Amino acid sequence: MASLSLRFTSATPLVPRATPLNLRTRTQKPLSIRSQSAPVLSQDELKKLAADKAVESVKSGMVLGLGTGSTAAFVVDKLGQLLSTGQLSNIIGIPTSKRTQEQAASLNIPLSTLDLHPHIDLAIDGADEVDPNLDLVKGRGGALLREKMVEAASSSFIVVADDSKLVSGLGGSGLAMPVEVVHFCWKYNLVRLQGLFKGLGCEAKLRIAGDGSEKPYVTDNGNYIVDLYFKNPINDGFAAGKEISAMEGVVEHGLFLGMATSVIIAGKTGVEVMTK
Ligand SMILES: O=C(CO)[C@H](O)[C@H](O)COP(=O)(O)O
Repeated sequence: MASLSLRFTSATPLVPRATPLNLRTRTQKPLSIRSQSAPVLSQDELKKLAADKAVESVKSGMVLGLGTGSTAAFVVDKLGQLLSTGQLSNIIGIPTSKRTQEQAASLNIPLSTLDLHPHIDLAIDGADEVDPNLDLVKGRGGALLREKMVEAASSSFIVVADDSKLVSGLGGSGLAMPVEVVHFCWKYNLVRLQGLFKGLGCEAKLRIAGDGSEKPYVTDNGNYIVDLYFKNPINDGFAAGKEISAMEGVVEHGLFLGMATSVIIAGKTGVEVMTK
């Protein structure tokens, strides 16, 4: 687990006792996996552990925000499984992307929209970066706009991630902080975004589709994404977010500030629940 000064809380065991990975609550000390000769878990197994723990908060009858990405996909899988075995009923999912919509539909999860269900009980989603204040960078999966709309409409928002996502300051992972922009004169905005964060050694790049072509990546909303790469972390996320949003042609940015209710992190030493 990264050596950040975080506050962890957890009231209940996080996974069944038989699970080889030892669990940590606020008062329990984790045992070393090595000393138990337990297998080292893969990143996907860690994501699944975090996802399964988050789904414990889901109750029948809830309206749920369904996140996007590889970790959120484990959440959707688990929901589908619980529905199919009758352990959950009457949930309604509000998907944050076409991908998630397709996955949820394939698992027979009833779906709706924010228009029809403007009040969501609980959203569960992954993140690209999590800082000690539970502020996030999201959107490397390209779904930041719908994610932000759905998660802002949720009474609770649980983030699920493996411990590679922990950072001491947002932008500090050296990976992309996405900004969704209209495609009209995207270069103009790319240059302006890079200029805005010149002091942080920011490099801005248009996201490419990644399908072998050099075509731009197009979001579910028909927009482009400018990815910002920082040499130094962002000091004041709120100020940064405000300045980005003030730019004409910017649709949304990947800073999710003050939105997460809790973050479930799975790492080599256990699963931890971070709350403010
Ligand atoms: O914001 C997102 C998609 O827009 C994802 O939640 C984020 O990129 C994390 O993805 P993963 O769980 O695959 O690491």
